[in-house]
Amino acid sequence: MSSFFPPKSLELTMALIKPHAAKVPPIVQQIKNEILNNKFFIIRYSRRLLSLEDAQAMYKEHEGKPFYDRLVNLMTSGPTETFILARENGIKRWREMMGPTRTFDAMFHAPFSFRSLYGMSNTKNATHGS
Ligand SMILES: Nc1ncnc2c1ncn2[C@@H]1O[C@H](COP(=O)(O)OP(=O)(O)OP(=O)(O)O)[C@@H](O)[C@H]1O
Repeated sequence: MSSFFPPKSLELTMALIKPHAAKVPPIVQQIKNEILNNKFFIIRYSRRLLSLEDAQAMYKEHEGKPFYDRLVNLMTSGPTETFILARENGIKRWREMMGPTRTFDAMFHAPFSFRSLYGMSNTKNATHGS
């Protein structure tokens, strides 16, 4: 009977597929499958193009770093797939599913993570979480 009710301490997290991965339908489908396989509730979903202001606000903490302009350009280069997800320990689980920030670290330390499988560089690392 208890399985009909959601767990008590759901955490919300924003999960985003970055434009270079969002333009490849099999990657999007695979990530959506993993979201469901990992028992996340999808609270909101949208496919949308971020404005320059959205991207700058999202990565404000990195302003001035060498990769900042490249990152903002990437994030505004095409539509993103954005999910608001809920799950017990959802923030930690989504970060585990993404893998380490740097694609080559991800390949080495978390070979089945999204960033290992779909990352193309340290900036084009497939997914974001917050
Ligand atoms: N050394 C780097 N070189 C190039 N791009 C980088 C580098 N470090 C971070 N980035 C880019 O900036 C984003 C934000 O970096 P942050 O350190 O906040 O990592 P994160 O929390 O794992 O990533 P995100 O905020 O996208 O979920 C990374 O996802 C990546 O696209």
